[in-house]
Amino acid sequence: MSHPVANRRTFGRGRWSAADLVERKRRQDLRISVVLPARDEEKTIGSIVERLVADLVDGEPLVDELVVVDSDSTDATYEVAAAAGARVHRASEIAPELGSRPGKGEAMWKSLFVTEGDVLVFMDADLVEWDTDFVVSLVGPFLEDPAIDLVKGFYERPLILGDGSALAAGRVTELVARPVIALQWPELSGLVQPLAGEWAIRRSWFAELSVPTGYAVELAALVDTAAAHGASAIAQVDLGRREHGHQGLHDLGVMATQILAMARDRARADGTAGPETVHLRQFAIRDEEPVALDRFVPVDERPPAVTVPRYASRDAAEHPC
Ligand SMILES: O=c1ccn([C@@H]2O[C@H](COP(=O)(O)OP(=O)(O)O[C@H]3O[C@H](CO)[C@@H](O)[C@H](O)[C@H]3O)[C@@H](O)[C@H]2O)c(=O)[nH]1
Ligand SMILES: O=C(O)[C@H](O)COP(=O)(O)O
Repeated sequence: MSHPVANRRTFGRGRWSAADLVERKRRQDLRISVVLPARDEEKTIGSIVERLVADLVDGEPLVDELVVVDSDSTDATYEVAAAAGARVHRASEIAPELGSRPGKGEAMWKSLFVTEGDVLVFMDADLVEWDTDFVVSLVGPFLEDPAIDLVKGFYERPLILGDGSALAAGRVTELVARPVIALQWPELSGLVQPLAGEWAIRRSWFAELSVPTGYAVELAALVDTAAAHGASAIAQVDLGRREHGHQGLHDLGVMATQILAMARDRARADGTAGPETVHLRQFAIRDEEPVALDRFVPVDERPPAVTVPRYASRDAAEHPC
């Protein structure tokens, strides 16, 4: 069976060098923003920013701006990222008149209001094994093919336990994302890592999208891009190997709920959204008795930024013509 995404738009590793892309970027007059949404990542954010600055800002100048959006951190993420050389914004302080919601998607949506780049490259801020070449590979397809709107990373992703043994990683990917893709969006089934936090999108297109405030932001962007422009507007690139922090199963239940709520909303024939919060009941065993753990999971979305007057006026002012 052939998959358009896998067959026609999958790029291997090392296809582009940073120097090559800097030259193409200059010729095409494109600007690149790297955005790291970060909540309580003081342990990892410093070295990620330092390495990106060294290789792709001070080294080959592929990255025009490096922005950390601090997503309600209670640790020193803000200070560590700033000291390492990033421009840091607190999500809650960006366009404060628009209010503040919790979540990764919220931080990414808000980044539209404080960045300038024509291509936005997103990366997780909890990476422990990764390479600055991730950014090079995520940018490459845009500079090669103007028909590409979104580029998704994929990688080998082991989950190494304390005793050195390994588990199958990508638990939400395997148990929620792939099944829902198989049921509702088989045209996306060629994507190796549909939930990867390492991906890039044209600003002009991201600003047209409704953006879930939580963890459904990745899958929603894929689904909406394929629906509007076809799966061939999506490319995927091999990033090699990546290791990151891992959430516990109960927190992954929240992520799964957000993804399923997005799928439910996209399937509603009348285009309306369901309730903005889902009551998720989980259980723990305490003193040999089950104890209910009630979570109220936000599943709301931000409207396309282009419909927000502040974004529209910002856009018109900065890109006259
Ligand atoms: O409210 C939040 C929660 C997370 N993050 C940041 O988002 C990134 C990824 O979060 P994480 O909790 O590590 O996500 P994973 O469990 O690894 O989830 C994977 O799958 C998710 C669903 O597609 C993606 O959003 C993630 O990027 C991807 O790594 C990290 O930099 C976090 O600090 C925020 O900025 N705000
Ligand atoms: O991408 C996923 O499926 C979730 O982030 C969980 O990943 P993990 O099982 O590697 O922690």
